[in-house]
Amino acid sequence: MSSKTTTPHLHDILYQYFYFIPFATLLSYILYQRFFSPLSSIPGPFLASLTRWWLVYITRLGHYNRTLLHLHNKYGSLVRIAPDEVSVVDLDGFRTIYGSASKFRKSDWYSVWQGHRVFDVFGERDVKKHAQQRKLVTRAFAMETLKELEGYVDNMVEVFVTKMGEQIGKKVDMAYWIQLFTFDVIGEITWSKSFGYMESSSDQGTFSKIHDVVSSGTWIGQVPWVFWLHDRLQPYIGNYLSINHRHSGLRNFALCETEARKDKPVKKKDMIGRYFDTMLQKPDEFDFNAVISMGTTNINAGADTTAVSMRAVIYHLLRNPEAKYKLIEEIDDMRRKGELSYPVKWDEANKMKYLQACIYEGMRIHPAIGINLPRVVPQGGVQINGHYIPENTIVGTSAWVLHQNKSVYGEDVDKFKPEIWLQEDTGDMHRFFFSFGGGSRACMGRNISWLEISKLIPTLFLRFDVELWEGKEWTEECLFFVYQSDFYVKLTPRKDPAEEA
Ligand code: HEM
Repeated sequence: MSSKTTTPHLHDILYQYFYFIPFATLLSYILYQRFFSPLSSIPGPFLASLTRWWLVYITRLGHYNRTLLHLHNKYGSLVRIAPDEVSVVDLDGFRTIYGSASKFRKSDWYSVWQGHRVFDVFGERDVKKHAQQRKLVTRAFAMETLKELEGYVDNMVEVFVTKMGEQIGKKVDMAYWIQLFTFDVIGEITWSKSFGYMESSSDQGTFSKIHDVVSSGTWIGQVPWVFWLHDRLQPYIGNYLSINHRHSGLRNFALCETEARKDKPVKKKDMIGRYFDTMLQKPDEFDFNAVISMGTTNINAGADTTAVSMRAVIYHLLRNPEAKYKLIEEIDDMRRKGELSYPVKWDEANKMKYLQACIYEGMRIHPAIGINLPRVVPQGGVQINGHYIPENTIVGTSAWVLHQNKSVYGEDVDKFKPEIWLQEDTGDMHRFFFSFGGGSRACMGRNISWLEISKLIPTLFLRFDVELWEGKEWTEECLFFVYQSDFYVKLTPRKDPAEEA
């Protein structure tokens, strides 16, 4: 008997390798990420440790904030949310990342917002350039500027109250009206010209466009190379990303209004006037494009954030009648004593301890930004909670998780309890209050938004009795901002307590 040996053909060998090589590569990659990567000891979802697309998926679902909260409850203070990204709510780790002397720069997530803009205080990732830019515009956000902006806010508060007065007894879409208000305020304080949204009771289609831009930019920022690849190919393939509309519409408004002021300079105390002053003093560092960039930044950074925060305070007051009546008591008491004007003044609002506590608490329980604010670990890496995290890893914290820390904010952290802000020692609560970000990248417009919120809320409760429409809960959607909708109220006019005195 003869045994027949077969020599394998070349194509059979290639065929076998065709399957084997990708399989072996994938297996090695998985083994590396799970067992050998420096981040392998940090717990987190299996898929997250293998691909950033898990994070993209979570971001797109619209409840990133809640998912992150759930993950930290499950895994602890460090969670691996991508092969090269760690979510941190460890208190020391948080201070290392966002402390004032921090060397952790912003990650490339921000590059999709900056695009090709040269001057961009929010998006700039280079630490030195950012410091120079921020210094140039600091004066426009200073406390003494704020005093001069108050009159502009008053104009808008009055329009808001008038518009509310027209809707007595009706189902009022409070989420929408607050957004109309905050956009109009930004128009006023920046160009001395509101967008006219409240007057026309309409945003003229702006909000849904911004919603699409924010939705698109938030997930594309998780894989910024997609944005830059698309940017290169755009001349050939056209535009498929809504994020590219971020500079249209409102930027055109900013451009027209700013150009009009450039051509016919008028001395005004609004923010664009201050940016022009800087342009005249330092034309080499701060040109006309920088003025426009700051105008649009005011809108992009200051309108929705303030709306989300203001809604949070009002909504939680309405869901917690005890707190609402305490606030009304504070308002009425001051009004009877002649210590409260209409509209309420900034100085007066600052003396209202319970109001201030309510604002902090509303923003603690519902921070405007839901996702981690991503930073890059600097050279040499960092040690956080016993784990070594190498340089170039992305790390970040979300206020949504940090504000749920019981050692800082006490038990029942998920409840609205303004009283915690009236305790004697609130040092740590303020230290870890992250709604406005932190360190050298902390919000520049914090005082402006605080001014708006501090004035509108007591004025609203002074004029109207506000109730949730049929006691319904709102709907929440986390993009970059945690937007709220289905927030309806019923308004009843109130007798002015000053008349009873
Ligand atoms: C309640 C309202 C507001 C909230 C919750 C808020 C929140 C924040 C947060 C969390 C950051 C840091 C973002 C990051 O690190 O990625 C930030 C930055 C910034 N905000 Fe605000 N903001 C508010 C209102 C405003 C207003 C009204 C303006 C302007 C008129 C403004 C202008 C800015 C600017 C320019 C930055 C960039 C600062 C920098 O990177 O140096 N914000 N804001």
